[in-house]
Amino acid sequence: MASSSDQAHCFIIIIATTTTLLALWLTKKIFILNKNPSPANNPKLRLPPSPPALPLIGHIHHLASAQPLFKTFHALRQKYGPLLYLRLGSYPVVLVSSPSLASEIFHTHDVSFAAKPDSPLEDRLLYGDSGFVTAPYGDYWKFVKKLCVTELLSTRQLDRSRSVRREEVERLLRKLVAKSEEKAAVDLSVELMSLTNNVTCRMAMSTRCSGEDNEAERCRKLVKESNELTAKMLLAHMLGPFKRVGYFLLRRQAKEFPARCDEMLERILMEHEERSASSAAYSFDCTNPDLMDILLRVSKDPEADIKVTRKNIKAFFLDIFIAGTSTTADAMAWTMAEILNHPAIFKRVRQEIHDLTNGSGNNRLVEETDIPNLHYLQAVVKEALRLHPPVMAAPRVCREACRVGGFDIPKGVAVALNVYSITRDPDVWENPDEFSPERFLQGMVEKGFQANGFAAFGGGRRMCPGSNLAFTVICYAVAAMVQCFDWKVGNGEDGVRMEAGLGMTMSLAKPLVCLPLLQVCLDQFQMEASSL
Ligand code: HEM
Repeated sequence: MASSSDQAHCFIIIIATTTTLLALWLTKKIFILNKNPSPANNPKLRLPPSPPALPLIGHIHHLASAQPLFKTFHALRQKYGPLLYLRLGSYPVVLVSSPSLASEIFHTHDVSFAAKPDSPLEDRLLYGDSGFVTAPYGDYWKFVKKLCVTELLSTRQLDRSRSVRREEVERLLRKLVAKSEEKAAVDLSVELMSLTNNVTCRMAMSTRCSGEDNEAERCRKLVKESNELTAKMLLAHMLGPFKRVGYFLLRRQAKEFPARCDEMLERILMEHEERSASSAAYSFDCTNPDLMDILLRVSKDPEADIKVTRKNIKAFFLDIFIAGTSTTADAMAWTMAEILNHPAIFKRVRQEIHDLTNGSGNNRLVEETDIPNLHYLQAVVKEALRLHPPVMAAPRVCREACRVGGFDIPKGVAVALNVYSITRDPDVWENPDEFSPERFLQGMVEKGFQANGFAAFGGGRRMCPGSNLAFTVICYAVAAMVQCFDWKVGNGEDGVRMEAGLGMTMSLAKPLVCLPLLQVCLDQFQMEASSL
């Protein structure tokens, strides 16, 4: 056991080291960094207003709070206005919180804001900016965006992959039927994550990630861990000169997590390579290539205009997986939670489905192709996305100095689009905190869907390319769950608690646990009894 004098000795060493580090950093700031003064020191610039700042840490103390980050951003917007210049340690960030200012970023200055901030996970920790979501704006990003949109997310591809989504939604229903028969509650958050895992993996890489329950849980944890690690690394990144200390503290997690992701992706890549090799050693006549096959072909083609490395491929699929799974699952969970808390809305959604699927005494299970005719259901999903946007802040970087809202935004400054405040702006949305799907049935909203504040999928050229897929999956799965089951929430609680957890994405704070009560005979939906 350490003696008290040892402890005092340690304490003195820590204080001395910290003081030395601070002194070194200050010296560097004064004598070196002053050659590149921060935008805030340039009197010629008219920067957006700033809340009160502290020396060294700038505005970090405004973000240090026990509430979720989106609430902190929202509180800043309400107290100080829709355009704020913040200094987080040594990093300037502009917080944009109104629909009209977001429209300037997404539309007027789309190209100037088409870049993403550097990945806080640094190259050596994960795949850096080799993927899609954080790829610098340029030829590689244009190539992957085009490939992703045409080969995965176009209307034609979504039509072709419809059977995948149907199988996965029916698989979910069978699981819920089994739970209903056992009279056992189900953790819908887990099941919905498993659904989106499988849909994304099967569509993009022809593989099911969540075949077994344990694996589904592993995948869910992987995405959750990725979000948490990103949040922690971002915090470390903000420490400026001390970021290495932050990285050092996170080193074990930051080493283990990418290794596990890499192992999973390597396995899938090798399966694709083996399959291709056994068919015709990368001849270009493979009949039904998925996105991974296509990228592998490009990577092996010496004539290809764009050089695609193995690391690029793994980073791309990890990005698609992380961007597309928890976001869609969270949105579904929020939608179900709102529906369960509003019995009249639940009834109206079910009635709309019933009217469409019960023709001439013939009942059938709702299908994805019914969605365009389920207007009220669509309104419910849009309203849930508006109130609970899973991505609460879309980050961008200013590539060329420009003016937004009459203020200067210097080149290189990061911009955070405060999606939560934008989608609750009282100038655009009447009673913005109320869940009212009816507003989406009135023409007013459709008129200005983008410009007027529906920023759940971002905007401009870096807007989410998966919005159609996500919207379709959410509508389809929610419709099937409402059509087939009545639901009893959790442990006799009075409705679902609509609280969001901490973290980078907006998920329900507590798992959505409910008891499904089968309310229709699934035989009439031609689902095989043997597979129930
Ligand atoms: C409810 C579900 C989803 C939500 C709320 C959502 C939201 C977003 C947002 C806000 C952005 C940033 C946009 C911007 O900066 O303007 C984004 C980017 C992105 N999303 Fe989604 N997303 C969802 C589902 C999906 C799905 C299903 C996929 C693909 C399978 C996907 C793939 C991507 C990709 C690749 C990017 C990066 C695009 C780029 O940097 O050019 N997302 N998403």
